[in-house]
Amino acid sequence: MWVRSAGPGDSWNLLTEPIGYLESCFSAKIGTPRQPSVCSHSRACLKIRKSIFNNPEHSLMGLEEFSHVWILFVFHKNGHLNYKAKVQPPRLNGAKTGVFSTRSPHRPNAIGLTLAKLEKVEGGAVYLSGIDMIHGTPVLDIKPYIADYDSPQNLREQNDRHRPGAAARSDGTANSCDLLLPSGCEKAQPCHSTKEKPKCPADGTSEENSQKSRDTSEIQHTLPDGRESAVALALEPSRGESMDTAEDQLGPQQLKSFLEEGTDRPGKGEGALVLRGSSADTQWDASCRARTADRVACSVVPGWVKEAPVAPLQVRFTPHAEMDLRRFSSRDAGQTSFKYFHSAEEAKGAIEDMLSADPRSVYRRKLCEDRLFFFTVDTAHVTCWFGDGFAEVVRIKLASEPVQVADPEESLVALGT
Ligand SMILES: C[S@@+](CC[C@H](N)C(=O)[O-])C[C@H]1O[C@@H](n2cnc3c(N)ncnc32)[C@H](O)[C@@H]1O
Repeated sequence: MWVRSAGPGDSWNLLTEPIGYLESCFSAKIGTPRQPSVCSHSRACLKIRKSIFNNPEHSLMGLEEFSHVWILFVFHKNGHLNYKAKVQPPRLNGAKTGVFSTRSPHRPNAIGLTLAKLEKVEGGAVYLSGIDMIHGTPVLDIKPYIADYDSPQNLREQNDRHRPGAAARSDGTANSCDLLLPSGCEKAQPCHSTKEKPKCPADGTSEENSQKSRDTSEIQHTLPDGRESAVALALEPSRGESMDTAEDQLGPQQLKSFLEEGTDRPGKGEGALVLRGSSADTQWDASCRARTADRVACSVVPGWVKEAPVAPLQVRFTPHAEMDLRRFSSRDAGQTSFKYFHSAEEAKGAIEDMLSADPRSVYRRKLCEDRLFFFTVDTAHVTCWFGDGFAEVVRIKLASEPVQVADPEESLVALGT
């Protein structure tokens, strides 16, 4: 795949090659969760291609030490390649915002980013859950999730050290320390401004770098002409980075303990949380701290990200649908006929999770309220309809083959027809 990128007076192309194609429990875009957090039972498997690494299992060595991974992928089923500067995310319920302030699949480079739970690594395959990608999605990369690098909350202490007299922001945007305070708690001073670039530790080790060099030469050796420079270009920025982080001295297990200790350290990151407007030395009220401990994340987000356009829907199943589900699990002498779900209960729970989050587009929600809604998950083809504050599942059939819906609106069928 060619990814276009252009800078001022400069234009270059980067040739990428998927490291694998996702085997996912979702066969079509419709009904697939919008974010991985929606459905923790959604499962997938990624097998690293031998054309990328002769011994795929080598590339996954050590990954099993991590609980979560970032998956970078291509929205290959976007259907059209045009994209717009402003889009209408479902949570804005029809209002527009800039594409880069959203997670819309329709963007200049159709790259997706998902934080998935790592279930296990087996040979050259990675088993994931909590995913929002469809079957066949080309995956470009896997990276371990490291809270100390990837979560603003974990950068707070370090950041505050560099900004001892950090003042409240005057640009009107809300810092989540302010935004997420429960009522009754005083406003805390912002922990940091996102406009100030956090000082991050170098993200790699010398060993990692030399591994990268080895991998690069491996790729350069095996790939066709023209690919070599593109791959080298991709790795260029990490060469020669200074490697003075704690990980230099730690193995994977020790690194994990190190990160866990860092997260649990008493008092970590509390330095900036002093009351505004009260005596200078007043400490952050202990009860407020307890109530906000798991909610204070020092990042800035617009309010609409937190506010769903509709309350979670109540999900119910008609007696017919319940019977369908029972038939599913009693198929083949008591064996469940699901491929990804472990039981009918899990499938039911997943369907509830998906529908409770209202998977309909704004268009459907507003203009096609009375239409049946279909989606396929695992081997189940689910038919449901939506009413005021609820979704009702009316049929669950065995999907004979993965459903490919070219245009979601094409699958609309008037209720009762
Ligand atoms: C809103 S995107 C978010 C994906 C990712 N978490 C992100 O933020 O980049 C998720 C939606 O993309 C769609 N989708 C998933 N895989 C896709 C693919 N391979 N091609 C096109 N659309 C896809 C599904 O409809 C899913 O609900």
